[in-house]
Amino acid sequence: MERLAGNFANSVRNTHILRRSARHHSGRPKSLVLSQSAHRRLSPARIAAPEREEVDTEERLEDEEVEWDTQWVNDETGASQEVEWFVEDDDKESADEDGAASRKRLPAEVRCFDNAQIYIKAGDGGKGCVAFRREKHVPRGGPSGGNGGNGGAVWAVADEALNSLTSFRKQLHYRAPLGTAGGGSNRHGSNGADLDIHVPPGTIIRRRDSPEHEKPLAEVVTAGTRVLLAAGGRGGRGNASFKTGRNNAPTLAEVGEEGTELWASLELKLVADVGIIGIPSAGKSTLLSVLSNAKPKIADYPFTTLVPNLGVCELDYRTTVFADIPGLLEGAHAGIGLGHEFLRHTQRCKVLVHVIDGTSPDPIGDYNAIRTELELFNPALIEKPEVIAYNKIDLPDSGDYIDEVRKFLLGNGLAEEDVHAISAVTGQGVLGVVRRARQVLDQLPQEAPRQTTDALNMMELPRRVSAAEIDDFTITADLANGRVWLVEGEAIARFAAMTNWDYYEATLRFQKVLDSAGINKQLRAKGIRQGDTVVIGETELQWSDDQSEGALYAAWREEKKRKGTAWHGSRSWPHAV
Ligand SMILES: Nc1nc2c(ncn2[C@@H]2O[C@H](COP(=O)(O)OP(=O)(O)OP(=O)(O)O)[C@@H](O)[C@H]2O)c(=O)[nH]1
Ligand SMILES: [Mg+2]
Repeated sequence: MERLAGNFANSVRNTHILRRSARHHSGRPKSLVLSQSAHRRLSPARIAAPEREEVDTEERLEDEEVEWDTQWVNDETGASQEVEWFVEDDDKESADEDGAASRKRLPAEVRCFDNAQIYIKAGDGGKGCVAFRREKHVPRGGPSGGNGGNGGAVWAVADEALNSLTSFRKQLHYRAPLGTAGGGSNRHGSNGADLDIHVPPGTIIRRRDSPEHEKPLAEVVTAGTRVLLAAGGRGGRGNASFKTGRNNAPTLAEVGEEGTELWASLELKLVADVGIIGIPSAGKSTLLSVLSNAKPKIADYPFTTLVPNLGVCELDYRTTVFADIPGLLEGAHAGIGLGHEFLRHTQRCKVLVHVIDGTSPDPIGDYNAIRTELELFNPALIEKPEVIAYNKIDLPDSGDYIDEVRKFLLGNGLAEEDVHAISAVTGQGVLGVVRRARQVLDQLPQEAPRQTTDALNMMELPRRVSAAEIDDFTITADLANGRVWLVEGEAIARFAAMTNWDYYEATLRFQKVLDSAGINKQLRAKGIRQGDTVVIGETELQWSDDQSEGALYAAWREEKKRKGTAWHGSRSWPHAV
């Protein structure tokens, strides 16, 4: 019978790296049983971090197209350090999911208000411990190494106190604490506390770079909802857990499982009852400022508002949330004039207040243009009830078209009570708009905020794969690239990841499992040869035809020596008495 003498390289995260190390193997003398090359951890920062380049020279400062940002990154040694990055707009564009050209010159506030990218890392599990009870008058006290604690998980919590994603501009990295290592005298490590990330209701959280069809991780709509983003790693078992009738002095322990790690993109869809829409400078922000407590920026140039403002209006002991959507231009549905950004916000509003600029030379044209943009973006938008605010009637030239506009609107299916002439500046007629909007809202069927995506929304930690599923695996060969065999299976991959190769017994146990799960048998049947590379999950091993336990031990020892890892024990430790 052959045995996969194994080795220990780990962290093969993609085939590119796999191929590199595979080439390395093939050049090495066959007499070595264990691979030496890839026992190298990839630093997490290198795995899936957005493609950002490091800042080098000052000349970058002069470049206007460069956005500056500060981030915490892990360097090679694992220590955190603060570095500055710049994001070239081109990079950003290609990395962005919708990548619309319109985003290119977005002011920074817009980008970060309803979109954010964050790094999430759940805590790793703590290591299990190998220890033996040593006490006076207690000979052969037995194994007493405790288990490592579980790593903390990362959750998203919908918090109604928030209404934007701006806080994610200040903090990008979210790490839950690790579980601590187990100790002697059967002391278990402590669990890492869970980390809650507070997001405003209406936030959708996806894996960054997730394919189109993949479900978002979470969509929180109601305040208080708590959804799992990343599960913490299980703590490794200590040697006390491996005690059996046959082996009452086991010298092995597991390492903790790694906590899930990901880059996530957050998207906020505003949850406003009423959206205020209209062409630029129609007076939308002015209207919001008089009907609510909001203090939006108001000025007599188009695109004063770049970020949708929310305002809460209290009338007759009822609160209504109004959103002042930035001005829409012709072509907004195609992303022109930041159109996509703004139209997205209108989707969740139940009622629209359409502000018409009474001083415009063509108010009907303006009105129709906006309606067309709404329809082209999403036909459901023009089905939403609309209240018209014909604005700026305090100005003399606003009267020119007022009757014509009214006639047109009434002919267009709007009711008399839906059309209001107002002056946002003096406040004339504004109350009528608010009352009507509230009335329309009340007439609508009451519905709880609904999810717009089929998000996973895991409310509990996932079920662990049980060890019994270890024989559920598939083997594929990639012989063109230096004879590599891929063994895929959740349970076996996890088992490999948690094996602490520093202990000889752990290596031996791993070999036994490969045998009993039938993996060795299948590999042989498929024609594996001496020196081939076998990849299980993120662990890389090298196949040896030499089946003896002696060869395995020699190989393990060779690897320890080369790596200079701590000598935790030997085949005959603790000494048999
Ligand atoms: N006289 C008069 N001026 C008004 C009225 N409403 C708004 N304005 C003026 O119109 C200009 C534009 O107003 P905003 O409220 O900033 O317009 P907006 O629709 O929010 O514009 P954007 O945010 O650029 O899309 C400002 O100078 C306001 O003072 C009104 O009822 N009467
Ligand atoms: Mg405005």
